[in-house]
Amino acid sequence: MSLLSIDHVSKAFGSHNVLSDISLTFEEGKIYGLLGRNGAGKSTLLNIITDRIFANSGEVHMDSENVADNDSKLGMMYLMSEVDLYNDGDKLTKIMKDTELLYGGFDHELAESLATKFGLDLNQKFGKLSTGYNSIFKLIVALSVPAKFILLDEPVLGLDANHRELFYSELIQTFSDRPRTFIISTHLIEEVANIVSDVVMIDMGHVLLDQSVESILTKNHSVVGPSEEVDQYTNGLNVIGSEQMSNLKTNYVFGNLNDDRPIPDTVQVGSFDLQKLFIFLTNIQGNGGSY
Ligand SMILES: Nc1ncnc2c1ncn2[C@@H]1O[C@H](COP(=O)(O)OP(=O)(O)OP(=O)(O)O)[C@@H](O)[C@H]1O
Repeated sequence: MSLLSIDHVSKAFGSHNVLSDISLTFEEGKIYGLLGRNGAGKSTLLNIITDRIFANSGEVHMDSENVADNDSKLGMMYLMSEVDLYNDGDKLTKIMKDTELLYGGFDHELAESLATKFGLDLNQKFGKLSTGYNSIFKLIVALSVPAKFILLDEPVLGLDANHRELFYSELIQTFSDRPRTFIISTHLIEEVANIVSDVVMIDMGHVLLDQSVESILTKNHSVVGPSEEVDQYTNGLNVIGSEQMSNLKTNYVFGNLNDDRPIPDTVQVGSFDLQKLFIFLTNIQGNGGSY
């Protein structure tokens, strides 16, 4: 099992600190959602991991080896991003063959089957693809390379709803056929909530949250009822957000409830989703902490 570890990585552009002392570990065989608000530094982090840009300090290791300038380790990672690395004049079939040479393998059968499902003609030239099909082709390449760590930066940019659904179901299929690690940076939290096994949230240059979805969902509690009772019941708990509708209040708690405290009859406790958690945690001003 390979491990990808980000050790104390910091990055600034001029005087703008984008990443401050980030440390994370990505394990093999998991699907990570990398979440953060616009400009949080997600793309910067993915580019540093794959050695496309340099960190000001800190290192990225795969299985304890520094990946910088390390072709064998970099060959175990593939980054799909908005940036086009291919020549406009090249046919898609040629790009696939070139990728095979670079990565020492390529699942042509999978690529052809995905191309058929997405309605993509592989005999076209790369530069002729529409925005959506440009993303689709790069996704097909990402799923077909033999890399152990596949990093997808906004993978469904420009894809219509049907193609996004198709992509998510193909991602799950290929993951179950050949488990490897996916790190998916996206703003479409609701769409990936059922796919990712782990979530990393970055905010203001720091890791805000780094937990499994399973563990997160056990900590998300919505407490609804008359304002006074709700506030009384959640007093001292980690309330990360509130909503009020006339006399009915909802307090959103991230963390343990107090088992010693009886829930009043007028109060109902339920759960809430990942997107709400993201909004509340990233809205807390000056939240430099981590959960
Ligand atoms: N080459 C660069 N030169 C100067 N600033 C940069 C450069 N690349 C990124 N930045 C800045 O770094 C910050 C983080 O950018 P990044 O693209 O990593 O964020 P992101 O989380 O991927 O954002 P989004 O979700 O909006 O795509 C932004 O403020 C951006 O303007």
